[in-house]
Amino acid sequence: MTRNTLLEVEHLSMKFGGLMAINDLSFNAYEGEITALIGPNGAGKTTVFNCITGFYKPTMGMIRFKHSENKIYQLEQMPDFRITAHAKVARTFQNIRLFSGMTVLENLLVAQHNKLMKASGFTVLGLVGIGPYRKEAKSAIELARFWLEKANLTERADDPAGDLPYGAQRRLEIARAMCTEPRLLCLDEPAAGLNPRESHALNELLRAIRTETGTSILLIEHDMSVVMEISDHIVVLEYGQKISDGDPAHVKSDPKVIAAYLGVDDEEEAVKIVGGIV
Ligand SMILES: Nc1ncnc2c1ncn2[C@@H]1O[C@H](COP(=O)(O)OP(=O)(O)OP(=O)(O)O)[C@@H](O)[C@H]1O
Repeated sequence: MTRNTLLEVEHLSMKFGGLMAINDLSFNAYEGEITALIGPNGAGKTTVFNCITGFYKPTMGMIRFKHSENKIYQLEQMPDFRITAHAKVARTFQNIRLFSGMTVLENLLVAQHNKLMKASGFTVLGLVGIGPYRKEAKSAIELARFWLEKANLTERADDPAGDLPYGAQRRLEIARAMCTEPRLLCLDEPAAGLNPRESHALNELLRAIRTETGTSILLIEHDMSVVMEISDHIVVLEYGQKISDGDPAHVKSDPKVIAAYLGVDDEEEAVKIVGGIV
């Protein structure tokens, strides 16, 4: 099966003073796939996300995002709000950033604010008329309902987001990002702090996103049970450089990855240790 490249990161480097957080990194993410970015603490994963989503301007390198062969965005040259609005890249953060005083449903509708304002023609008359705004408002509610159901939050729709259990808040954040109808969804440690049941519900939601919308996902995650279970493709970083790239089976048995995770310099030694454990 041919894979269409969605994201091409080429020779990306990011320097903070004397620290090379990302060092000549190249990798691809493909349409409709879940790509995981993994690596030990401080490997540079969040910095890569920040470069892709325009929070940082990379020191060097290119980030190409292809909607089609004719429509390619150079993300490293775009401000963050354009990356969200035009290139359609959405993200969540390591710490939850919901509107906690608003209800679950309101959080999902607020995410569609841009689309609704555009339909109003940015006028009060547009809001009260029977034109495109009403149609968009209806479709916004339908989309919110769809993601409420996929995130298993329909029963909590009218509760303040801040009252939800932690795992449900994580799912709501993802549902909210999906209401912006992204081409690429970047998730920074979505399974952090979840119990096994919540982790399972998260996996289900991510699978539903892939199968039902075809949205591609770029995932930073430390929980290997989540990574190995749902990823199509894994890129491993250590000290800002790529040390492995392939499917879960390849990455899992790569001596360089095992050595990086065990903090052992000698790759043969690392493989022996893992062999002794499993
Ligand atoms: N704004 C910044 N200023 C200075 N140094 C930074 C900045 N952001 C990140 N770093 C440094 O860059 C390196 C990579 O950090 P980054 O947060 O990208 O790693 P990570 O792989 O996401 O780590 P973790 O898994 O712990 O979240 C670290 O040494 C970090 O201290």
